Amino acid sequence: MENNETDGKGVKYYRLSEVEERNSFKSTWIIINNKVYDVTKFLEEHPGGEEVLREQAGGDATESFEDVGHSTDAREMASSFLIGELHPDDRDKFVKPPVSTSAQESTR
Ligand code: HEM
Repeated sequence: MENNETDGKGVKYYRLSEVEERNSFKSTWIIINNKVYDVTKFLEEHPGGEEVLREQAGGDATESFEDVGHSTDAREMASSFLIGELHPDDRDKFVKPPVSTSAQESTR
């Protein structure tokens, strides 16, 4: 809101390696849709529990985040923990190309 997160300016980019280091309770960062969130202070308040966040710490939590079907409220809440974005060069590492080939694992 007062933070211009997608303006193209004022966006801080983090390398994947930097994010990966923030995987402790001292500092917990997660990636959702190529955005980097510092949820350190949120751990205890997360309605879904701190453990699930810890499990994703330092890595990409997009899938788990979406799987839960977080509310609009939750998404707005997330934006208050936004600290930057994943460096464009590191995004490919997460983008899973839509290979809808043979029967992959069925959704369960
Ligand atoms: C910044 C990131 C996140 C925020 C702000 C957030 C916020 C919330 C909020 C507000 C709820 C309550 C239900 C709702 O409003 O949808 C919730 C529930 C939940 N969250 Fe998150 N969440 C985040 C990330 C995650 C991640 C990465 C996971 C999984 C690894 C996760 C797992 C869950 C689960 C399992 C629940 C359901 C708890 C229940 O219904 O008992 N959340 N979250």
